[in-house]
Amino acid sequence: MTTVQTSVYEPLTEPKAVSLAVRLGLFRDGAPLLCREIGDGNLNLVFHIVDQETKQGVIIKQALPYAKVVGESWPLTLKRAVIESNALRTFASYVPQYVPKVYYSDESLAITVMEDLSRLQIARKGLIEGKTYPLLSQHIGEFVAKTAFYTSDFGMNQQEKKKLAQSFVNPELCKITEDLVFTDPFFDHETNNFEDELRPDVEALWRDDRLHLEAAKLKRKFLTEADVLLHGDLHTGSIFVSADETKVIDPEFAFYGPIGFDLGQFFANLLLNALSRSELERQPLFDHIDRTWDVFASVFSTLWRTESVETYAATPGLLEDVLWHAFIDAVGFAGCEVIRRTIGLAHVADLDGIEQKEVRLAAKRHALRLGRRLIMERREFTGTEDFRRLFAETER
Ligand SMILES: Nc1ncnc2c1ncn2[C@@H]1O[C@H](COP(=O)(O)OP(=O)(O)O)[C@@H](O)[C@H]1O
Ligand SMILES: CSC[C@H]1O[C@H](OP(=O)(O)O)[C@H](O)[C@@H]1O
Repeated sequence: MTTVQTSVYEPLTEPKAVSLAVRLGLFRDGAPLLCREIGDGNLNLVFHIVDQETKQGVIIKQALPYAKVVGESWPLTLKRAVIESNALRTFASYVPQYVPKVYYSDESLAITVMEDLSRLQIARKGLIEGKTYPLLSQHIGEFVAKTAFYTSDFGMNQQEKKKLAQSFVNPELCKITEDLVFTDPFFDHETNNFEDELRPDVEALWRDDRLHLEAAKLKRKFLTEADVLLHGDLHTGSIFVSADETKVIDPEFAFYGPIGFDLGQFFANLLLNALSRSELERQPLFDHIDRTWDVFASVFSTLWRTESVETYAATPGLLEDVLWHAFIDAVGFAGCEVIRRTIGLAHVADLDGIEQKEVRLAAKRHALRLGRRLIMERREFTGTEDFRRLFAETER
């Protein structure tokens, strides 16, 4: 992987980001450059630099030595920038159509310079506005299938896979997910954040020993199954989209983990959007879940049958077993994500943006019931239509 080390770390400002872009020769001499810091995520700075004449732009993303959402009291490794640029490059070797181009990265400065995707819209924002994006699920299904297969022991040399997995060991970012997704929301932890009115519902989760056992099994999978290279945080805020294009960004949580995790995060964030919509407007979200799974299963199966490097791939029943576990794990992971986005540290605008308090609280109570049953009943799922059934059964 070609990441260079040039300078001593310092957080960029808008003028410094411009100077860096000029120094890197990203723009023609004398170009009138405009720079804005546009980061709206929880962790990093994102500088958008545009040549005002040609309208061509680049993005410089820089990690801060702490989590931006909390502040300097939560130190966080700068190495996540290297993970992010390397993950984007690795994904680009399999699915270049679904990730931004990386132009340059610098480990010391913790920066990734990449393609400006401002022509597209962040999927979460568009979905909140009621847009549907007909190709979103086809593209994400293919993205997950190809990146999962080609980074697995079935799609690449098994010795090379171990080396690749080593280069994506990402303990600090994984710890965030272990805590914020799999642990804190299930206990009375200081990171949790929810409206007082939800306390009885939340305390019921904290007392639920059966739920704790199932959440623990899912967390154990996340901790121990180094199966495929994951994006690691594949929510709808990590996806740029339009009617015909899809680009996955922000893989700083990338690591080798269980195959169902990215699918589960994506399903959950579609469900979180469905929870914010009236009944009549939910169908496109469920259709996206169906199509994501169908495309994933079909592309993954074709690659398995035609390109596998593992002798046992042809063993009758093995592919079906892999797909089945990927699916029920994804259902359980989705349940954890729905719960943590409702009562944990990092919320989503889909639910928090519901203006009427009673409607918002009803949607959040629905989310907690849905999330719990996704976790508890994942093994009874026979297909993606069960998401619709469970969503309806948990409405009241
Ligand atoms: N390649 C890009 N092109 C245009 N805008 C981008 C690009 N990458 C990030 N952004 C903008 O910056 C925001 C935060 O980026 P993100 O990678 O999600 O940061 P964080 O890691 O802090 O969550 C995105 O929501 C988007 O608005
Ligand atoms: C303190 S990190 C919280 C939360 O933020 C990350 O998302 P993003 O980088 O897209 O803003 C990730 O989901 C973490 O769990």
